[in-house]
Amino acid sequence: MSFDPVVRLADVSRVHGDGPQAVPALREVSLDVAAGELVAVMGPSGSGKSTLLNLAGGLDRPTSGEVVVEGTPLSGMSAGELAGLRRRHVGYVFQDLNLIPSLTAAENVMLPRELDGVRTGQARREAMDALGEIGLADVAGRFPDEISGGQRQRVAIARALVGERRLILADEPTGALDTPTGDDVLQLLRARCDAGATVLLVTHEPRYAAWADRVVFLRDGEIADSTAVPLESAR
Ligand SMILES: Nc1ncnc2c1ncn2[C@@H]1O[C@H](COP(=O)(O)OP(=O)(O)OP(=O)(O)O)[C@@H](O)[C@H]1O
Repeated sequence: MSFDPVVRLADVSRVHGDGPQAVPALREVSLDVAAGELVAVMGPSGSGKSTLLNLAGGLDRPTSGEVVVEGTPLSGMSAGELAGLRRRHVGYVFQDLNLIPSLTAAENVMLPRELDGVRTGQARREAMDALGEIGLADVAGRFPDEISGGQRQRVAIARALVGERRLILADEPTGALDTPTGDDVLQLLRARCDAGATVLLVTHEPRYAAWADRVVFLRDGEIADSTAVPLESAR
C-alpha cells in the first residue's frame, strides 16, 4: 500500500440548502484512503454516506474543507476540469444503474472512454477486456433489457472500472442483488483493490462490509467510529 492517499477529505463539511431549510449533512470529516484500500462507509439513513461519496468523487463541492484526489485539490478546479478528472480517475457504481437502454453492454462500457477522447477501436478493446474480467464477454452485444439484474449491475461495474481509474465509488452496489450475486460484486471490487485501486463502498450490510480493510461509521454527519476489519473475516 502506498503512503500517499488516493483520496483525502480534510475537515470537510457540507450543508445542503440554506436558511431555515439548511441541513448539515457532513461536519468536519477527515478521511484518507490509500491505494489498495477498500473502505466501507456505514451508518443510519441520513447520516451523510452518499454526501461523503459525492464529495470524494467531485460530484458535489464541500461548503468548507478540502477534497484532494490523486494529489490534486478539487477546490481550485473549474466545472470542466472536475468533469475531466472524474472521467479519468473516478468510477461510480450507483444502485440505480444508469445504463443507457439503447446501447449494448459493450457500448455502455465504452461510452466514458469515448467521451474522454479514446478512439472507438481502443475503447471497444478495453470494454471487452473489462467485461471479460467479470465473466460477461458473452453478453457484450446484448441490450440492458436482454440481461439479468445481476448482469446489469456487473456491466455498470465494468463501466466504472474501464480505463485507468483508481478511485471507485460504490453506493449500495449490491442493493438490488441476491446474496451470491452481491458476493460476486464484492469479490470484483476486492480484486480491483488488491490490484492497486481504491474503493469507497457505502453499504448497510455487515456481510459486505466484512470484505473491507476498514469500516467508517457515520452518525449525524460525523465519523463516529473507524474500525480495521480483521483479516479472518469473510474475505
Ligand atoms: N440535495 C439535498 N438537498 C437537501 N438536503 C439533502 C440533499 N442531499 C442530502 N440531503 C440531506 O443530507 C443528509 C445526509 O444525506 P445523505 O444522502 O448523504 O445520507 P445517507 O447516509 O446516504 O442516507 P441513505 O442511507 O438514506 O441513503 C440527510 O438529512 C438528507 O436529507
